[in-house]
Amino acid sequence: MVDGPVPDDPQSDGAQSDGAQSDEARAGEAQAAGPFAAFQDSIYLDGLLTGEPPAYPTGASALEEAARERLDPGPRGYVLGGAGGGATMRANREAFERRRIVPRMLRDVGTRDLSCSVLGTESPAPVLLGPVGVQSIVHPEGELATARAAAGLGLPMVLSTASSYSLEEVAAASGSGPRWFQLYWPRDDDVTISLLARARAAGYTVLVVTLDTWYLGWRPTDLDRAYLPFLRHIGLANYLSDPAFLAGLSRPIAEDPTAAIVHWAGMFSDPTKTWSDLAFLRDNWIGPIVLKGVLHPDDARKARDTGLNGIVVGNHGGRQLDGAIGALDALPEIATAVGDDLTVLFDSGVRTGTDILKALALGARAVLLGRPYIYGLALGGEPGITHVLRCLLAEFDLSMALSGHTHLNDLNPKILT
Ligand SMILES: Cc1cc2nc3c(=O)[nH]c(=O)nc-3n(C[C@H](O)[C@H](O)[C@H](O)COP(=O)(O)O)c2cc1C
Ligand SMILES: O=C(O)C(=O)c1ccccc1
Repeated sequence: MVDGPVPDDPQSDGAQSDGAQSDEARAGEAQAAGPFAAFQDSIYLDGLLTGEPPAYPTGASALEEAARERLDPGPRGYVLGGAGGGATMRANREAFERRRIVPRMLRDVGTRDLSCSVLGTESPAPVLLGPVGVQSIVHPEGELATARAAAGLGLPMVLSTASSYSLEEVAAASGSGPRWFQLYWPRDDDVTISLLARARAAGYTVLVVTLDTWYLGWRPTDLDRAYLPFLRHIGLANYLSDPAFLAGLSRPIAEDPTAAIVHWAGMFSDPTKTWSDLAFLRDNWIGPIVLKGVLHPDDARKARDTGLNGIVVGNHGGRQLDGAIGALDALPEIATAVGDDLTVLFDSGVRTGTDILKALALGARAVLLGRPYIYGLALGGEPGITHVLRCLLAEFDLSMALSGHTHLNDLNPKILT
């Protein structure tokens, strides 16, 4: 599975131990309706045949609760927590819940096509696994499990610079799966150039540059525990395997591990960067560049005018600036401003299939998932992630049908109240 080809039919591969195996007839029948809805049937049928419920929860709240119970206090606070008092994290959910879908009837929704192409990357659905660093704090296989689960379903994954495994190790686990690289843009140009060259050589096709995390946000849960994975050498794999980074150390890591962390902390980020610096990335990356963490229409226009290819509208899941607006509330105006010229992606608060539908209706070309797939990773490694992804895709597919839509380009703001 690791190095195998990406299946055309997402039902033909994926979860092994989550009780979700469907026989060929069932998969074939469901394929006629849409490739993902079959997961719902397989859960019911497996329940009938084995008397067993699914191995992991199927709903967003139950999933989060199960992960909350499973994780140790440090990782639990780090993954589930937000910045400040959590106002922006709540605003992200509230912005989804405030919007409602107005379904249409009798429109032949028997066959749906959710496939799309995003910045040259083909995907069976408008869903990517967003960049989440330090994944080994929730499961020892971390980003390797994520890469396998994403590739098994043919969904693109975005690897964080702060991953627990090196970008080459994750590329090997992803095999022929589509992959993008997220950059925490270092202060040191040599390290930046080296990371970009390595990412390109390892088959990452799109660069995602995160703009909202030059400093870590004020995170009381982590501060009260003095919990920061990097201080334990977690999330440094790409740096500790980088010749340009290692060249900056005065002594070998084995002799002075603390000095390596201090060196990392000093070059991890550069808050003095401005729009004009983006030319440097353009010069050193062949391929599309996406700016992540845009909330103002003027910044979206600047991204367009600076020659970037896409943006992620989002607020880092409410982990950075507490009090920032709910991400979905920023989307409509930005999509109207630049949607024809830039690929507008969305993240922050996506928890259900209907959330995906709402974000697409308001102008996103695709969404990035964050915490939900990390909950799957925490609960069951690769099969846990596959389960979460299948649930989201099945619910999205069913929501398309039940609201009267068969193609992504049917979705527009008018289908919502
Ligand atoms: C534990 C954790 C680590 C994250 N690490 C990164 C990262 O390394 N790079 C990045 O751009 N975003 C990172 N993010 C932000 C996500 O990419 C995404 O913007 C956010 O999770 C979306 O919010 P949601 O999870 O509430 O949907 C991280 C998020 C979490 C929860
Ligand atoms: O914790 C985060 O939200 C995050 O983006 C991050 C920042 C630095 C390293 C790893 C993750």
